[in-house]
Amino acid sequence: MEGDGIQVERRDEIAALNSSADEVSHLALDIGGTLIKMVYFSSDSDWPVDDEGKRSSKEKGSKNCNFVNGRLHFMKFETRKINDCLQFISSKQLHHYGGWHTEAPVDCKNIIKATGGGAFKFADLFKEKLEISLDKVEEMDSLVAGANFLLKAVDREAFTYMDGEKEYLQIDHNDLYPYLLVNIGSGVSMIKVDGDGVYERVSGTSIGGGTFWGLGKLLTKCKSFDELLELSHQGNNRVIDMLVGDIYGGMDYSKIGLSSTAIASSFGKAISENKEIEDYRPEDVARSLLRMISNNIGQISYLNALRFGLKRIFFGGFFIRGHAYTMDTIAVAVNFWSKGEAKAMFLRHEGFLGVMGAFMSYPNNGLDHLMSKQLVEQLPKSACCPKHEARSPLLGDLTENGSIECSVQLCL
Ligand SMILES: Nc1ncnc2c1ncn2[C@@H]1O[C@H](COP(=O)(O)OP(=O)(O)O)[C@@H](O)[C@H]1O
Ligand SMILES: CC(C)(COP(=O)(O)O)[C@@H](O)C(=O)NCCC(=O)O
Repeated sequence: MEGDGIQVERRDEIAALNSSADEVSHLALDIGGTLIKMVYFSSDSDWPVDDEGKRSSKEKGSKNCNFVNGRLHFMKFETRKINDCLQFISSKQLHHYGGWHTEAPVDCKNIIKATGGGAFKFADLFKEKLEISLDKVEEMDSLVAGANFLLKAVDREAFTYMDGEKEYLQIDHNDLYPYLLVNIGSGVSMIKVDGDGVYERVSGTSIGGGTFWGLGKLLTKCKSFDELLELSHQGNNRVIDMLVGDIYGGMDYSKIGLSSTAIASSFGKAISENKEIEDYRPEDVARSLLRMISNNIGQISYLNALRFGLKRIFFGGFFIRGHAYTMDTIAVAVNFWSKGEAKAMFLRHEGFLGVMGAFMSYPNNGLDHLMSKQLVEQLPKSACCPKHEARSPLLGDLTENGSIECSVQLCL
């Protein structure tokens, strides 16, 4: 049978699932250069099936649809450890639960929406190991769909960051476009977004998150990205960066608006000192590197915003990881270069934009609306919240694995 929402078909697995506490659907993947992002929905409790093994309605909505409460799960894995991801999917039997389609023939099961370059690169691996077919969703389409959805559906998804303070923003749905979306993954894509599905990738740079992690690993011998980020937290970039004051005898270069503490040349001090890499503290190296890359991205983003007259720049991608210093550097760069005209904004679900887009591409009509309603209803509707306010579970930044409550509409 068919309805307005996600369509459900009688299937052996569905009957089998009846015995398990959580029922899972809509597994989607974003397989990037560094990280694999995963989203899936699980209903809160078992969903009764009728005598024929079909799911029956707990609470019938119009057109034979069910409103199912549950959780949206967010996970990430390192792409170089893709077997961990395959293992997770297999152990949780997630691969049986892509979208549920009435008309999907039996041999079309195990079709999972996937975006990112890895949807091409690893298609054979998924087929071979789990008999999963990856239904590819274009990467930029996914990023834009995910960003638009989150900005509209999740209250206070976006926030500014300045001087150590977060300020959540209430986005006016009628005044969202145009904006510049800067996705800082392994590399960086800059996308001018003019509407739902209306966008142009206007620029990009290969100096992105992969550069920070790759160079940082070589220079500091860090074993994990989190370790590198933690090191940068404790470091002092002035030990290695050449500042305007180092060149101008401690003075500002006020004529061109540069203070003595502004970085004149990233890593520039290293040339004038008789030191090897071992003579620098890894903390300071990590800090300089993070500052150099964040500054550069902030500046290129601003230039592209200027190119198209865009005032708002949303930054996504897992490079940011909700890290205060990264956000501060990007925000200061945008503010500095635009003379306060453009604003850098960050997203709570920063790294999950692409996978959310892939998730949203499962054919349905009810999911978007219902999720929006659920997510928005659980958050206070103030236009702007006090700084440093206490967080509800839903307000936590989703930079790590986690889940959020929502409901989806499934139709029989
Ligand atoms: N746990 C982690 N392991 C590796 N890199 C991480 C991690 N967390 C954040 N990062 C950063 O995020 C970047 C990947 O961001 P992401 O948006 O997932 O891009 P991609 O789709 O290219 O994998 C990495 O290059 C690195 O800078
Ligand atoms: C090729 C990519 C779209 C892949 O996305 P990613 O896995 O980095 O998230 C991205 O790395 C990128 O936009 N690189 C910058 C290439 C350039 O414009 O120079």
